Amino acid sequence: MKNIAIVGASGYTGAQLAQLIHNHSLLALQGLYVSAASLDAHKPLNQLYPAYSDIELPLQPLEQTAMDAIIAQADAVALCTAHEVSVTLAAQFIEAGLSVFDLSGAYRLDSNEYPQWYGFEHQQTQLLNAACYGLADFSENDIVDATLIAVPGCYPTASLTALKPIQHLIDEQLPVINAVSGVSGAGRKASLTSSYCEVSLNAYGVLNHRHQPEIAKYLGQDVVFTPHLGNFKRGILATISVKLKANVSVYQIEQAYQCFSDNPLVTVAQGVMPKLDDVVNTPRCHLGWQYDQPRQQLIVSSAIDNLMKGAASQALQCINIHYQLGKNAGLVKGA
Ligand SMILES: NC(=O)C1=CN([C@@H]2O[C@H](COP(=O)(O)OP(=O)(O)OC[C@H]3O[C@@H](n4cnc5c(N)ncnc54)[C@H](OP(=O)(O)O)[C@@H]3O)[C@@H](O)[C@H]2O)C=CC1
Ligand SMILES: CC(=O)N[C@@H](CCC(=O)OP(=O)(O)O)C(=O)O
Repeated sequence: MKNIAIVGASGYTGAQLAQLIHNHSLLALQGLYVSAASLDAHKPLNQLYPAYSDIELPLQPLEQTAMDAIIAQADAVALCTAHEVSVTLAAQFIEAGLSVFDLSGAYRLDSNEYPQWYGFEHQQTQLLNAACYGLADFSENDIVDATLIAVPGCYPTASLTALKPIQHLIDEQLPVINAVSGVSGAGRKASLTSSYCEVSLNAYGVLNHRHQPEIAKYLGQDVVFTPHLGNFKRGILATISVKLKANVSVYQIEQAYQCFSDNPLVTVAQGVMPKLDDVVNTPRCHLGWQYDQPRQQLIVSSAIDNLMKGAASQALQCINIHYQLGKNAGLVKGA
């Protein structure tokens, strides 16, 4: 049994991960934590989220005594916190000998990219260089060996799952990714842009969203990425237009996506575009593609739940892989 502490457990990704770990037969929750000054300190998680009615653990303020308890009792920490909070906490827990699964963007890019894309200088360059990008369906060996796993962002997960298998078939033109996210992607804290009357389908972060360099880094080529905010709670649909090299056949695309043939949580369909409702509240990714061979034009659409495959269930896959529990333990019956 591995004991996992969750920091940021009152937030959307943290609470979702708490539920997944609570239901896992080989993992236990060491504790649930919020900031030292949190308004939710000491409340049981099921008071905030009645749907998780059987999780009565309290949200503990992350004071020094809580840090000491985590270090003494936990095998690993999941950081479901803002980027700058994660930079510091990850370093402290790694220094104390724990494994860290960070759901923020704090350890995904190169250090020189942080001022431009995140607005701060990264203070943990050595740790950043040692971190592993936890794209669970593509980097299992690295996740086993690393002690700091950077769980990918939600849009990059949807985009990279669609694009990485066909990477070798892509022409020089940049893939164009248009993606729509539900409002839970912005987190639980109140803000005007995510308030009920303000949300109306619109593009944002145009030509300057931090997930563009993340996708480019882990795809190995630049992309055009435009996120949109939709007036629904959960899910991401990324529809990607890709020019393929001359003479690429339908068969080659089918062969490339065969990499998912044994993957119970990723389905690929030719000519059937995925729907959000089929993946929301699940750890699944559904891909659908269609190819116009004379124009070398591929359209691939990728649907995930941003809080599951885009955050918590992928974090759980990383934990499972790291501790060799079976990648889909707690996510797929009998896995
Ligand atoms: N939402 C999504 O779809 C996705 C989010 N992510 C990333 O995951 C991280 C968490 O996101 P999300 O769950 O949406 O965020 P939320 O805003 O919903 O939750 C943030 C959590 O962090 C806690 N917190 C804030 N400051 C501190 C601190 N100093 N120490 C300890 N805990 C703190 C908050 O509680 P309190 O303020 O009460 O202390 C809360 O529990 C972010 O980095 C986000 O970018 C990644 C993929 C998808
Ligand atoms: C709708 C919405 O606001 N989505 C978030 C993406 C959340 C995410 O994936 O988080 P990371 O910051 O950890 O990469 C955004 O665009 O910032």
